[in-house]
Amino acid sequence: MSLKSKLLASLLLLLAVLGSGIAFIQQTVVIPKVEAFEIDALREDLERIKYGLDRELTHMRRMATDWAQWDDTYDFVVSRTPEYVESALGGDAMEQLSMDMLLITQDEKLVTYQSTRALSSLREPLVSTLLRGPESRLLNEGGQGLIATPAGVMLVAANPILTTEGEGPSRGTLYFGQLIDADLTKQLRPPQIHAIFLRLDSTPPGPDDIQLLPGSDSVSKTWVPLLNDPDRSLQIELQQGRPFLDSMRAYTYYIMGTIFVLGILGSVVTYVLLKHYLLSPIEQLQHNMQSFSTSHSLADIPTTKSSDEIGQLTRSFREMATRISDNHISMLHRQQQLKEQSLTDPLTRLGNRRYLDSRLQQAEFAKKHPYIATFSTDIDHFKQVNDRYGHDNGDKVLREFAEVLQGCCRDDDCVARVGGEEFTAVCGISSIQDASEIAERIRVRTEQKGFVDGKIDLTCSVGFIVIPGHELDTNMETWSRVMKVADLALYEAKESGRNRWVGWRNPLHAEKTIAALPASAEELRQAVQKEALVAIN
Ligand SMILES: Nc1nc2c(ncn2[C@@H]2O[C@H](COP(=O)(O)OP(=O)(O)OP(=O)(O)O)[C@@H](O)[C@H]2O)c(=O)[nH]1
Repeated sequence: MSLKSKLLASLLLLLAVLGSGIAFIQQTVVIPKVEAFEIDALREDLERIKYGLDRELTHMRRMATDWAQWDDTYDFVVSRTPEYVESALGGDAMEQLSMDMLLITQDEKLVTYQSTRALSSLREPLVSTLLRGPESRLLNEGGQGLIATPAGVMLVAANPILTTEGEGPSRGTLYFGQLIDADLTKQLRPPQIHAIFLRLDSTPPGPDDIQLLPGSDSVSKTWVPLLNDPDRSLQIELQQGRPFLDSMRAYTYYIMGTIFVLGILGSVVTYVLLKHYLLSPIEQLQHNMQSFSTSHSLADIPTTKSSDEIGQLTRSFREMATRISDNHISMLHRQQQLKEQSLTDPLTRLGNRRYLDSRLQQAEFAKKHPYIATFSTDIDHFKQVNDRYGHDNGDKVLREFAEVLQGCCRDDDCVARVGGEEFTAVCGISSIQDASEIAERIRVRTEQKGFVDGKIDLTCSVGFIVIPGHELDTNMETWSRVMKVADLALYEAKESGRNRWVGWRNPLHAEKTIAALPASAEELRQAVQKEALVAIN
């Protein structure tokens, strides 16, 4: 995986961690907090409804007090004058009072019952409900409360009938009653609530029940006790939306979106900066190192002025590469030297046997000449030079003889010292005659040389063989046979008196000389007898 891929993967991982972190915080911290807040707010809404009911009851109670401590009411209970009913309670008095019922009792007996038209038919059950028990509780508990009636739950306020000064004895009790109907419910409903239900519930009052539904709705319920029925209650149910959650979600998505966009922008900027300051220089350095590893050229590692770690790394690498390059150059130089040394005779600076072999194995060498003459030569009685003039002078003689030999050959001929005082020259020639001329040149120049500043006169013997160039190949076995014959020719020259040359060639009609080459003096003799080899004169 490349550095670039790793960097991209890291940035994507960072974004994923960021997104997951935000979602985790939303789920574990923000939403629970919002829900707790919502529950508090819903509880407050329920309390507000209850407070609305209380306020309405207080208002009714105040009205009941006014009416019950009114002298006309007092007189009415005492004298039962029908004028009171006509003047105070007649017509649409109930509608004007916004009450559903007015009841006056005395000694638990009905004095008068006034109601809206809707409740007129329920006179008996309502009166009996009120007279059956709640009266004392009603008065004990402040003169107001909720009562279950056959018509539904009713807000009831009561006050003893007294004089205007509030003096007794009480002549009875005055009740105001108001059914919890659609109008009252509407009046109690706060504006943000979708739906409100106030209904008689067949269970006793219990703790508030607040449910936050998965969507965007909530249902909250509370129960208010009834004065006349402990086993039942007034259930208040509110259905409404969850504006806090919606706002929180909207804000969270806004924040998440913003963080995500900023994260992407940050990642892009980070990627661009890291690519510019880190990845590209590293890639460049890697590319340079690869190029250097194949070329060993310092040009592949440009200099840098950057002072950061990558700049320092590049400089360190350049220093290391400089040392490697220097070592490489000196190693190549040394290799070349060793190669030259391994192919050069240290005394005469001519090529040695290995040099001769490597030259002869080159395909072009023989092929580009019509004939190849292979000479084998050495100095006559060289042992005596060492014996008489010393080994150092013997060495000098060998060096000077090497120069003579080189001077008799062309530059592209192959001249080598193959043994102590034995030399081989392989020369490309265009006619057989050239070979005898070279041999004679070697002989004459040696004879005339005057070795070691003219102090030593010497002669040499030369043996050679001429082979058509096209017959020779790069096989060393072939060349060994050729050189062997040249050695035999040299031997012949020595045997026949020294300071002379002996050379052979193939008969002109022979197609293959190489195959017929002799391997010993005996074979040579036979080859000459059979005219497989012809002496050159
Ligand atoms: N100074 C010196 N002498 C060498 C070197 N290599 C070989 N020799 C001597 O060369 C001499 C060769 O002697 P021989 O092989 O008997 O032949 P020769 O004396 O030249 O006699 P012919 O070749 O038969 O004429 C030996 O004495 C070797 O010690 C060398 O590198 N330096």
